[in-house]
Amino acid sequence: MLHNPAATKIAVEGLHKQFGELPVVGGVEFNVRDGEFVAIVGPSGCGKSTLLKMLAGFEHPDRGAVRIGGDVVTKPSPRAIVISQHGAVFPWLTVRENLMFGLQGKEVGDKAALADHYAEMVGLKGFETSYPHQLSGGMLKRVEIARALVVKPEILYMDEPFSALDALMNLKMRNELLRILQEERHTVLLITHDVEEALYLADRVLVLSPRPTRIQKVFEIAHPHPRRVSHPELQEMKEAILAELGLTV
Ligand SMILES: Nc1ncnc2c1ncn2[C@@H]1O[C@H](COP(=O)(O)OP(=O)(O)OP(=O)(O)O)[C@@H](O)[C@H]1O
Repeated sequence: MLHNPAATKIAVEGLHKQFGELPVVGGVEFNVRDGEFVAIVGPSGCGKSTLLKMLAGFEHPDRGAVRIGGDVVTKPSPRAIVISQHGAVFPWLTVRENLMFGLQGKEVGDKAALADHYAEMVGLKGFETSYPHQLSGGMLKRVEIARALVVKPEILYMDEPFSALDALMNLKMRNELLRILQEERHTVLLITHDVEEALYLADRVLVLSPRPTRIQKVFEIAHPHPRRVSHPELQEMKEAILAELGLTV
């Protein structure tokens, strides 16, 4: 798909959501440009997952709308895939079969070739016929990323995708993600608890307020990749974000 970085890919318009008496999302508005990487951080329990579920069409807003390329989102669609910390790899299928699973209307040989292409892209060449129990946590995460990419979504929604990994693998997967995005640019929206992860990866960081959540502050990050989070400007931004979250260091 051709890229038009000036174009708005996701438009989030006045989203409100309440569960019973509990207002959770209180008027969230923002746009994401085509090919942009936006990270969202917010206090615990502020409504991040609820917001993401509305963006991806799994929850309906009480008010407001989400548009992808101008079309209102009413249900989950293959245009936007969610990668979460829980994972969605089928244990009884091999890596190749897992990747072929979401591909419809193609010859088996074409599906297998496409699956193997994405397995290689995420560094799983040689493991196409392995089963999930034969893989490490990091490798499983790669299968999930490949499973999302193979259907060629316009948007990747990531909800704490690496938080179940150990610290070293978490750092490694950040770099893998950047490498993959260089090969195949997607629009990405990442929800994370980890301010450094947001600073390392994103073009823009949105800080959410406590519940009912709204956008409290926006930080633009113009630094080229690869970034050093220890860079004084990024450290300054980290402190400013933590202060927004009420976590002054
Ligand atoms: N389906 C639901 N029914 C009722 N209440 C819900 C539902 N989903 C979420 N909530 C409530 O909405 C609030 C926000 O939850 P949500 O999971 O969106 O927050 P979060 O910011 O993602 O949390 P965390 O930081 O713990 O990941 C919580 O108080 C939660 O109990």
